Amino acid sequence: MKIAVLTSGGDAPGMNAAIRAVVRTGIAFGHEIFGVLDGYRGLLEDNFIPLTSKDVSGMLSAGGTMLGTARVTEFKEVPVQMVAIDNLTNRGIDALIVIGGDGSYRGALALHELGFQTIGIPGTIDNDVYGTDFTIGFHTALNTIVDAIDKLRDTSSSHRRCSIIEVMGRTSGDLALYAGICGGAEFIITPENPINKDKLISTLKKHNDEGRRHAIIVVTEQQFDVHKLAAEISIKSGFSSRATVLGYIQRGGRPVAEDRILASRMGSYAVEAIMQGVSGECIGIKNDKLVTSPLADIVNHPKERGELYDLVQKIR
Ligand SMILES: Nc1ncnc2c1ncn2[C@@H]1O[C@H](COP(=O)(O)OP(=O)(O)OP(=O)(O)O)[C@@H](O)[C@H]1O
Ligand SMILES: O=P(O)(O)OC[C@H]1O[C@](O)(CO)[C@@H](O)[C@@H]1O
Ligand SMILES: [Mg+2]
Repeated sequence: MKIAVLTSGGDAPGMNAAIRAVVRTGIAFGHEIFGVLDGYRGLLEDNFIPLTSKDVSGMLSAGGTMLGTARVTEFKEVPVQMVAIDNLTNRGIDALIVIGGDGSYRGALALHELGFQTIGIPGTIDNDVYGTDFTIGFHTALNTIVDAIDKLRDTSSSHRRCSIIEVMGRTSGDLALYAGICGGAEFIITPENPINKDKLISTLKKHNDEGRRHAIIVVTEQQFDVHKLAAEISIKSGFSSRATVLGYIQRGGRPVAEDRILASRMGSYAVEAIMQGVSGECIGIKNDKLVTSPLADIVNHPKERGELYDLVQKIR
């Protein structure tokens, strides 16, 4: 078979490890593997490269994505998707593996529905994909955030400050939740667990009155203007407060061991699924077992709210 692979949406550490597993497994089974450059953009511009085992050497530990990625708004339109199918079929490609998040899965589903064999691998730091316990890249971003919280705690307690750390995740609070638990945050504010601002400030005032030396607040992006929140906390709670927006630092870097293993397992499994004729499905991991689920179900469900959301209430 001729199998193509692309990465789409935000890059995530471990995407390269997944590409490597697709290439090495595919070649081991006698298939030809092609990389599509810059996500769906490469499908539209007919930008493909052949990939050999040697081409993916050193990729297990490399951050970012060697194929490039993109957000391609026009890919939502059927005539545009048809151009992609024409380019794939003109090259004699039999199947496509899409590594990306929930948005990329919608593109993959569209190609499947137009009759092209397509499957998805979850690659996003957001961990917002239904049907898988973890997405590739989540653990690396999490470790980066925890490291940042540890550092911010040092400087916060030295100055008797309240530190607000804004992390990514879009509509998913998993990065903030897991990092807040690992970093011992006093407050974790996520879309799933929003917080009343007045209550937050009155609790901080109480902590300050008790003589506590620091407070850490981890918040998912787009919940607050964190700099304004820091200014308000400084005026009303007695703590001086500063906000740190972690930004793209948390999306880069070498994948941690969990992501290398997850990506290797999923990449390899995706090739085996393709060989069995699977299409319109995506790979997931559930209780450490690889599974496949229909893309049509996955894109229509919000990610399950894990039990850590309850734990945080108990150990605060
Ligand atoms: N409804 C859709 N139909 C077809 N293609 C889509 C659709 N939604 C998104 N896509 C394609 O997938 C790309 C990536 O989607 P999106 O920007 O949501 O990122 P993602 O895959 O969810 O990853 P992340 O959230 O980690 O950045 C889009 O730029 C677009 O090309
Ligand atoms: O690179 P961009 O388009 O600014 O993407 C930012 C978004 O991508 C993500 O990092 C996921 O990749 C989200 O958490 C964030 O909202
Ligand atoms: Mg997404």
